[in-house]
Amino acid sequence: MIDMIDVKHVSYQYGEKKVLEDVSFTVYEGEFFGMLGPNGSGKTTLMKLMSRELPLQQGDIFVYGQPIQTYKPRQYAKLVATLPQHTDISFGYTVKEMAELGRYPYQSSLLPRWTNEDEQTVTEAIHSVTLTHKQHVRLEQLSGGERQRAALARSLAQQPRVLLLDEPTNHMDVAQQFKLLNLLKQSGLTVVAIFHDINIASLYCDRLLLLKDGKAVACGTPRELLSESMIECVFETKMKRHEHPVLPKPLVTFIPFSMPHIDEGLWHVKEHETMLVVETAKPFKVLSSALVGGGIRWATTFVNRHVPLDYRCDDAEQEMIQFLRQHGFDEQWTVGMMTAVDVKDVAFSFVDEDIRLFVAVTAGVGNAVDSANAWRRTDVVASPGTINTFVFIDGHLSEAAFVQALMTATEAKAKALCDKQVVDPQTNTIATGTSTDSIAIAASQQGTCYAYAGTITPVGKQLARAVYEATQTAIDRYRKRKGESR
Ligand SMILES: Nc1ncnc2c1ncn2[C@@H]1O[C@H](COP(=O)(O)OP(=O)(O)OP(=O)(O)O)[C@@H](O)[C@H]1O
Repeated sequence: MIDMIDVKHVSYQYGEKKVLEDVSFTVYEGEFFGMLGPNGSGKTTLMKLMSRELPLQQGDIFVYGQPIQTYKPRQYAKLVATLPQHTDISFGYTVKEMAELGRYPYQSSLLPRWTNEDEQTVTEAIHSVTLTHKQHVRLEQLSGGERQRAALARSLAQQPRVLLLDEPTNHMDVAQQFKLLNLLKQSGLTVVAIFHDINIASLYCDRLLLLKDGKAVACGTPRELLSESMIECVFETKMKRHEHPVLPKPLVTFIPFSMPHIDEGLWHVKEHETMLVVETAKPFKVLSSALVGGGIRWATTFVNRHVPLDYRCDDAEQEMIQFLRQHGFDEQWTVGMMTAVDVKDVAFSFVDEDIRLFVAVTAGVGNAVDSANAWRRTDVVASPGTINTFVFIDGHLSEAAFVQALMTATEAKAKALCDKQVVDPQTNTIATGTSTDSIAIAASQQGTCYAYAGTITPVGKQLARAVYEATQTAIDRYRKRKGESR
């Protein structure tokens, strides 16, 4: 890795006011380097020192190993271009004329000559910021975002090795932001950019510098830096770190307020002829395999809908969403499952001690499966879900606890099937579930924090017992209705 910019022990003050204190870091060639920090932390001042807009007072800055103050102005302009926070809009100029200013370092002061290369570079710069169609429009007739892009065209026309950008996506709509950042990312240039949006910085930057009160708090990759403690310390706001759902990038979500705590009447069960509905007084965080709302979401309505045994649908999810809408449920806040079982045979289990939880299970075991021998089975058509397990916990579950609760509940269900001697009809061995079971673990995310929910933990023990008992009762009811003896 080649050092492009070396900032060494830089301090700066405006009059008596110290705004940068002993800041050191290195930017490598080709890197997309982000600077983050609260308002007034010194980001712009640091950038102005790097661009030579402000003279160095203390410390050194090197570009390609050479102290920046030793470069001649034209020489430096060919190396480093700047896009300031507030573009000094040259009113009266068109977009093209603005971009042409970027060719200034390439013009001989004695004999200025506009070459084909100058023309082509300007055309390409305007094209890359998608302003070709407006190249003859005057800057004052452009929107804020378009002006910002016109200013960037000037910087690109400068053909620098380093681009210094102060909040480059200011005023831009989402699509333009990503277009611009993708362009910069693919340009191969060394980019140093100030960001206010931590998630955009995480998505695009190879490394980040965190500034607070004029000091460099940390420098590293987004994965290294975006820890909850670090961001909370720098920005003094509570936050949660999580993963981007598609890209291997960390994201942060701020938690500016908390939801009101509810003690009584947290969940209400409504038994209808064809569905079981549980409504919660506040949104619960849910991890589920449900047909509607599967994965992780917040929900206030939990529906277990009875469908006939021969139910078949090309798009069961859409059909279920239509069903939910017809019954006045908002699918955005609903976890919806289907079952071929008569929902009147639902079994509940409550725990209301130190730990408050509630389990609802519908169980039919017609298509019971022994998971250890499932590979021997030849059936491929999924019939509607049979054992549907809903677990509601009044407590705050960590993500690990959600997964452990899922494991605990599944183990308890399997044990219930074992003790009830439920047999896989195809393999004649004891079944562990059915071929289309579903489960939802829902937590109020208030009150007691449960870091874990395995069978060694108090919450896991109660949860396992509740699921085991409810599953057994649900199997008994199913068998009774079917007239089975066991
Ligand atoms: N020309 C100036 N004269 C005096 N003080 C200044 C001047 N420019 C900036 N400051 C002060 O220096 C401190 C750092 O400002 P700077 O603009 O570098 O911070 P920043 O991190 O870029 O802030 P922001 O996120 O709000 O853009 C602030 O307290 C600011 O008020």
